Amino acid sequence: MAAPYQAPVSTLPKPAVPKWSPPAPTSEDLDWAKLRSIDLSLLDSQDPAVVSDLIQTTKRAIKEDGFLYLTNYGVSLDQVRRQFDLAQYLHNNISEEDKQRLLWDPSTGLYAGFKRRLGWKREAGEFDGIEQFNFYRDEFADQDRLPECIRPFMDEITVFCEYLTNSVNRRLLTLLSRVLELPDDYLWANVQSHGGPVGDGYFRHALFYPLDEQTQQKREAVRMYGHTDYGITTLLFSVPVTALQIFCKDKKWRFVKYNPGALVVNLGEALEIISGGHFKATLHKVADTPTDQQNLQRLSLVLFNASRGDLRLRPVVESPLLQREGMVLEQGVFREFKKLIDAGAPVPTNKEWREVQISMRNQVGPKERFKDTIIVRVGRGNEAVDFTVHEHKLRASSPFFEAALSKDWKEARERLIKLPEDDPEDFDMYKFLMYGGRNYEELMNGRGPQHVVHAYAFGEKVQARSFQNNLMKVLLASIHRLFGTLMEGEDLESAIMHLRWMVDIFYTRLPPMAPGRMLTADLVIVLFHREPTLINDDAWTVEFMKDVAASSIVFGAKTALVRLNREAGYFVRSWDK
Ligand SMILES: O=C(O)CCC(=O)C(=O)O
Ligand SMILES: [Fe+2]
Repeated sequence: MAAPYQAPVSTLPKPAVPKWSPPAPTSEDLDWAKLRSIDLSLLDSQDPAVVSDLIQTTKRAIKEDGFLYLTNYGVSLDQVRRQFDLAQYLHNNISEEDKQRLLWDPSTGLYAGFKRRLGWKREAGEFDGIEQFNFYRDEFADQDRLPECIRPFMDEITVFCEYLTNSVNRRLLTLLSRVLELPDDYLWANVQSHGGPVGDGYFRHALFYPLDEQTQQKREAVRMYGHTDYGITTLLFSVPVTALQIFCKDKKWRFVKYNPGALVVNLGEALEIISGGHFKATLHKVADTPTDQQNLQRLSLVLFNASRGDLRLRPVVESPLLQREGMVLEQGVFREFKKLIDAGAPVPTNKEWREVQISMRNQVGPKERFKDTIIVRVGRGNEAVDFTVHEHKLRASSPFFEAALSKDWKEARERLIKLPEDDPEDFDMYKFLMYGGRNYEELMNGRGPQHVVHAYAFGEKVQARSFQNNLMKVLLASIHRLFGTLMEGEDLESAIMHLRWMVDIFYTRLPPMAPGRMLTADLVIVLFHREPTLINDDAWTVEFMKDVAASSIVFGAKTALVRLNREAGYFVRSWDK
């Protein structure tokens, strides 16, 4: 049997906290969502039929509604109400100074701290009448990050959140793991983030103030726009002020009815994706309250459970359910996600997934969130390969792409850049380095130095200096290794090969005086110094020999060697860190 929640026994005196008095529920006859109720205590039942029934009901609820009521989860109505007392106390007593000091900054990818009634950014936006205080791991760990008024009560809030995470959510994840026919602890051990009372998730004290008529009209009856939560599970305490609406299967918005003491649970996008679309992250919003509740404040307590940040979102193909039934493409989030990933979009980590949503565009679907991506089609006809990359990264990587994506170009409108003359291998390296790849083996991926030379010339075309510099370091490193063994036998042959590739490609594809050409000339001077007979080789072009002559007049072989060693030595140390 799961142990029930027990509030800690405080030894220190605490200020008296006025009771939160639950407003009267609406008496209006509204279009209610018919949500299933899951009695969590039944998970402990000795009767296998009861447990199996529970799992079947859960399965239906999460497949069809994505929302459910959770009852008998181990916290009594009085214990829940005490937390509402504390949330009300926080909102009534937080000082102006603390509101300023603890003002949130969603551009960091976290909602931590205090939200004013002025929109979803740190900077003041439109009035929305919603205040919140959001407790993340760091708020629990450091008193300075908390409003002074709530500090004496953190023992209770902490133990409460620990119970919600480690007992309620863990049992809920057991149920969900069983639906996926995976071991009981699968989601808890592999997907749930750990550490502190809320892992990477957060606990929210939200207060919705009533809106004046003018704001109400402006917001067209919506307090919080339709969205899906990005995490794994969201635990909302059912509140008497009706406002939460969910988008039902028949495409109608319906209200969630007050169910005293119950948790309203919904699943987030991470779980929809992990479950291959078997679980549903349901669209929901906070709408205006019914007329008989219009002047009421709506206090709402929520625990958002987050997945481990380092995981990359992908369906758990280990699940027998997925193996048997395949993926479900009915669910919008997963469908869009799959489409984008199949098209080659980079798979985000869970941390990126949630931070992008919080910092860039609040409350938008995955399509919108991926909007920054663009396709680069490299090569011709059957040989062409499509690469999906982030527009802002591509723009920042080169003035060529920056221009191609500037406002009125066709490329920018179609979100497709065609490079028929170029080689997909080159762009593959380009993309790897553009995303900060620094592993030599991965970059080379079975390729030889001639590919690096070739890609360097591609860098010239798109004017990507940083790309070229990185490739030159790679070339120098491999030449350095060969020179290091004093160029005897095979190594000498190999060094000569490298330089021939560089000369061949750079003297056909780079313009006169390009740094790549000059560096090649330097390298060849060193080579000639070791092996003077090579000077008479007919294969060197006149144009190239002119640069060699110019370079050797200025620097001489010795200086060229010193420069080369310095450059290459630097590279060898800095790579692969
Ligand atoms: O307050 C509520 O009932 C819902 C809030 C919500 O959907 C959210 O913050 O994600
Ligand atoms: Fe939500």
